[in-house]
Amino acid sequence: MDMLLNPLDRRHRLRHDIPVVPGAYPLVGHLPAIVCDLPRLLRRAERMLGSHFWLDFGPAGRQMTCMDPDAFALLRHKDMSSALIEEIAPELLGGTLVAQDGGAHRQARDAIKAAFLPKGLTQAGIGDLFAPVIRARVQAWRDRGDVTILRETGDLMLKLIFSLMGIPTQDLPGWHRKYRQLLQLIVAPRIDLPGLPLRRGRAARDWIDAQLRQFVRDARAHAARTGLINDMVSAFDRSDDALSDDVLVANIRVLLLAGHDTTASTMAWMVIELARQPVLWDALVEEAQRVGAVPTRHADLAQCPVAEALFRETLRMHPSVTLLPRRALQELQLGQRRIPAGTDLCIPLLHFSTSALLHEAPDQFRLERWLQRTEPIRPVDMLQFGSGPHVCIGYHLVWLELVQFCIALALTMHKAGVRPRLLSGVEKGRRYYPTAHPSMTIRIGFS
Ligand code: HEM
Repeated sequence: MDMLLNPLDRRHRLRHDIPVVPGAYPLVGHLPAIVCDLPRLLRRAERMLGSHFWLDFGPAGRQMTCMDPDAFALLRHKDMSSALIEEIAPELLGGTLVAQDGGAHRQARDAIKAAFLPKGLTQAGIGDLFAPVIRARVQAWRDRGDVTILRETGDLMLKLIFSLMGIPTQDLPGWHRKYRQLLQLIVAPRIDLPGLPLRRGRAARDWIDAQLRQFVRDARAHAARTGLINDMVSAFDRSDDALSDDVLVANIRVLLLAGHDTTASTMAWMVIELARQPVLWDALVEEAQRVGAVPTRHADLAQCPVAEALFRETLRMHPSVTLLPRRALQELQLGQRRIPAGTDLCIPLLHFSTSALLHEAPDQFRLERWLQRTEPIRPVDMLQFGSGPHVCIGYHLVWLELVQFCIALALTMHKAGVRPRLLSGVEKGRRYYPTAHPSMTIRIGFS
């Protein structure tokens, strides 16, 4: 076997009549292959075993994975629960809206969702807040001549989400490092020893939470300040069954994570695609020169169709959330199979995002599929953001910040007579789980 699978586990086994993918390791199951080689693992499992199979997520147990596009509709199904998410990473996601269902979920979501809709973003002047920060960052890249792209986009996105929340931005590389360690809690074997990912992840969580508690105290002390953190604190303090500060802090922690990690990855992929496909860069520069300035309101985004197509196509080819876990509360039919109540499921967004059943020439990066479309965007066209009650809150924000970024990058670099160039290989070092991102070491030059 050439993939990161256990060569000693060759048995063909069934669970509830559905095949288990061979090659699991003790303790970590298929995680090494899921993290480093997910597209190939999914393709091989489908070829060998058909559309339904069990993947072993190590400490998170086995999840029945279904490659049939019907599985995407499960995200809207009333008998699907997100409680499994809390079991997968209790220290990271316990008590947060991501892992809740029904009324509790609605209450937590209602406290923040309006701020992320186009109206809320415009009223809070988020586009005006972001534009100078983005411009300054790409100007620094131009001056330096080359950058390690994922580190840079990670810092930039953290800075943007902090400013949206109304939190002071200090030591961004430190926050970035802590969040990376925190994410490891999703895949860490449950062995609590010094130096191992579980211990490091918990320490990172404690560090982050201590800072967030201080921000919450500051928000209470200065209730008149603006910023989402103040709105969240007031909404939580006003709620009937006053939620504890632990829940408030956990939700802020998850919002900061959701608000930077996925977008930083998408932004890095955008720059990589622009660097390796000169025609994309030329089309973007032409658009940027036509609009002449970084857009700041949602209403202005319609003037930047190339930048929007870049955002959608980059995310389609490189979705940053690849798999979503759910639990079936009732028995249900999925494709040709009956799934018993209580089954843990994995919805492979990565597979649907690049599936020939949903997209023509799915392996080709084509802006035209967005530029030439005449119908409105459907849920399946933005499946990278999930669907149903937990659909991503940040969709409009991501759209705004990525279009702003594209235009700022093109204007700045074109004015200096330079363009992005790839200085390292792209395939090695890619990761697909817990979130997907290009290699940490990819360098981009501007010359
Ligand atoms: C490219 C960027 C992004 C991608 C691909 C993405 C993807 C997703 C996906 C797939 C989900 C669904 C999770 C589930 O159903 O279990 C989700 C949920 C969520 N996202 Fe995003 N996201 C992005 C950016 C953002 C940003 C910028 C924010 C906010 C600042 C954000 C906030 C959230 C929140 C709070 C949830 C949980 C919603 C809930 O459980 O009700 N995301 N995101």
